[in-house]
Amino acid sequence: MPSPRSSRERRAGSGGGRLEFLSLVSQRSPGAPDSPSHRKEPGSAAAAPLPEEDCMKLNPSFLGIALSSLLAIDLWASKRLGVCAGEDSAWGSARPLMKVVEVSGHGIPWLLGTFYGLCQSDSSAAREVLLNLLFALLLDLVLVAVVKGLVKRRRPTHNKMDMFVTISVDKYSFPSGHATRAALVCRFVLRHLVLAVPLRVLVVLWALIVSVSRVMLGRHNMTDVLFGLLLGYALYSVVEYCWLSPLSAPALFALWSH
Ligand SMILES: CC(C)=CCC/C(C)=C/COP(=O)(O)O
Repeated sequence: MPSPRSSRERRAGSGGGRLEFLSLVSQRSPGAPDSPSHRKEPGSAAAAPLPEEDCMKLNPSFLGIALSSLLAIDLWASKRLGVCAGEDSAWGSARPLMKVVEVSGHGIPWLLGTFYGLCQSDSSAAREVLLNLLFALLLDLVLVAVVKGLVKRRRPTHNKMDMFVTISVDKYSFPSGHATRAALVCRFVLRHLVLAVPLRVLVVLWALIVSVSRVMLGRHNMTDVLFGLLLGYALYSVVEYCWLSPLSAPALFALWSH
């Protein structure tokens, strides 16, 4: 009867006459080429882990999928809501009215109107408010131009580029300059003009109508307008933080005192 042999002895005898050595050193250091953890056994279930960057490529992040889905919904919904994008669109007959709304939120009437008011103002309170409104409108123009130039998102394909006075970055649509201005002016006017409640409601309605009209005219996607509203709202806080007063900017106020 054959005597029971140790596994080491059996292994040594299974090589067809060749000896296979199992060094203690390779057993103890897992990085060594002969170590069991380093060797790949054909058909073994324990495969070497993939580098992290390969895993990232194979598994697109949840955020990436959520963003692409949001953009797809945005493009689809904005196209459907662009009911005044052309004369032959579903609400094409309302296009001239929408273009009047567009001019009411344009930068030029607001800049000229504020400048004129500043020249005509006869109280220091009016001068202070109008000078800050002028500063806010200029800051808004610069900020929107910078973001448009950085993001470079094209206007929707169904937009007809027949807008009243544009600058070069206005071929881009993110964010909507009309929406930022509407939110900024709305917050500014509600804070610094003493108005009766119906007029305050009208100011808010005007800002909303200007914003919605951007999508209806086909000028923007919805995300351009939503971001624009947020940006304009936030910009007002910056303006209030940097508020110009006869104390903080005496030279500027000296220019306008008669
Ligand atoms: C030329 C001046 C002083 C302002 C340009 C105003 C303008 C055309 C903004 C674009 O608005 P949207 O981004 O909402 O289309």
